[in-house]
Amino acid sequence: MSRIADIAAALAGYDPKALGVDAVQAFLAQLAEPAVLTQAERIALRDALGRVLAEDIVSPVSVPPHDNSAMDGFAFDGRLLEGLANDATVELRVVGTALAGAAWRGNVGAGDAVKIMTGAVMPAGLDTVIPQEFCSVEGESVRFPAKALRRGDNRRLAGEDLMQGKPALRRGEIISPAALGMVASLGLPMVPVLRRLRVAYFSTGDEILSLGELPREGAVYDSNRYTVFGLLTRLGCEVIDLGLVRDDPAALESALRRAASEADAIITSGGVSVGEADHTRAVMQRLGDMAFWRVAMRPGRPMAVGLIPTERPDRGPAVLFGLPGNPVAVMVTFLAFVRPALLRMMGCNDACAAPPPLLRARSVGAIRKKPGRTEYQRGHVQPVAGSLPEVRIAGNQGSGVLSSMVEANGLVVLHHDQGSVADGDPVDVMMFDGVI
Ligand SMILES: Nc1nc2c(c(=O)[nH]1)N[C@H]1C(S)=C(S)[C@@H](COP(=O)(O)OP(=O)(O)OC[C@H]3O[C@@H](n4cnc5c(N)ncnc54)[C@H](O)[C@@H]3O)O[C@H]1N2
Ligand code: MOO
Repeated sequence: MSRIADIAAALAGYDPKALGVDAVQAFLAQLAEPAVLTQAERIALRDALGRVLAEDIVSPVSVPPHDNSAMDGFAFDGRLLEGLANDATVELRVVGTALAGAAWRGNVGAGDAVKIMTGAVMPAGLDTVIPQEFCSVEGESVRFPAKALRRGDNRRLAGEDLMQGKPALRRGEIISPAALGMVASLGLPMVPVLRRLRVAYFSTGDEILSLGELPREGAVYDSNRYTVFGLLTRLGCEVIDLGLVRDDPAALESALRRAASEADAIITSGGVSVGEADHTRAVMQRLGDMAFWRVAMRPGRPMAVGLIPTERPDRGPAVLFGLPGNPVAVMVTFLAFVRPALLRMMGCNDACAAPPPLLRARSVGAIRKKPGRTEYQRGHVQPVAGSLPEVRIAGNQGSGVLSSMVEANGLVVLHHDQGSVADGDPVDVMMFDGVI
């Protein structure tokens, strides 16, 4: 049995002519095997932004390494505060100054304080810091109201950020700006990352023009290759642009074979519906283990997925995502299906491959919708002080209309069983920020 047939057989109620979005996602989670990538490389920290961590990073040190002060002020033994009346004034003798960067090594007696700077190591035996703005200083003595603080205040404990010997980052995380800083705080200049996922893509169709070609009647410029390039680049993939492929079986076959030999995944656009002149489906079917779907969604109804074998011994089959030709359908199917599958193939762990949380926003205006399919409408979300944000449907929702995709900052997700939305009803929005 083919792999595609195996997965289909295991999926309850699988019907390629009427698949819900959830079923497609479940199918692809099986197809896109995690850890296609096993080769790790050690690279300089700065270059690791957006890459997938290949191993857990265990803290070689504690951060911060010592108890230290969170404020500029005076450090003292907080036991002094125990039993004091709320209106009591504390008076202490200042016996030295602890600066950040070097430990202060004087002796502290009962009733003594040490002037201390933010980040300076807490002198032995002292556990509390009174910020200087609460203090009055006269000569060697400092006074402050007891009610201004409690024992242990304004002291940062050694290891409160990261504890030596504990995992600081887990394998399968995408390295974010915060993670870059955290790795640096451990003193590590290099990080182990998985190699980038290689994704080849091409557009199909005789009516499509490449940039630089002269316009001709009935033809449109190839926009899909540029949106796919942008989406893959944002995801951190290595992209292989195989250009525009004519609707000719030999050209399609050679493009698919080349893509499978060079890439882990392949994305095509166009030719997956039922048009008469399209050879794309037939060639895909001949070369690979394929499924052709009609998904209960809008836009993005026709879609093909499969495995294209390669003769290279070092590589399994490439996963093929045959996306519909309409430019907005390409982006929507990418976000709903391809992106989560590629994240798994990139080696992301479950948390990191999980879909981004949906934002709840109030719809400005009614939206017509039939239950029984998932609809993704381009919307523009705006914050509203003290209330849920508002979302307005952005422009013409035709699946060829990219201008409304540019105008939008998210997709309103109208779920499978959901019906029409009334003006002011809350809806779910997949925000673009951080995703594309
Ligand atoms: N009888 C039916 N017709 C169609 C159906 C259907 O179910 N029954 N589905 C419609 C839907 S939904 C879509 S989406 C399209 C998908 O068809 P294909 O994947 O075969 O795509 P094409 O026909 O090649 O192109 C569709 C549309 O998109 C334009 N296009 C294609 N590639 C590009 C590109 N690289 N850059 C810019 N624009 C592109 C193309 O010119 C067409 O206008 O089928 C419907 N029809
Ligand atoms: O997938 Mo098609 O876009 O829905 O027009």
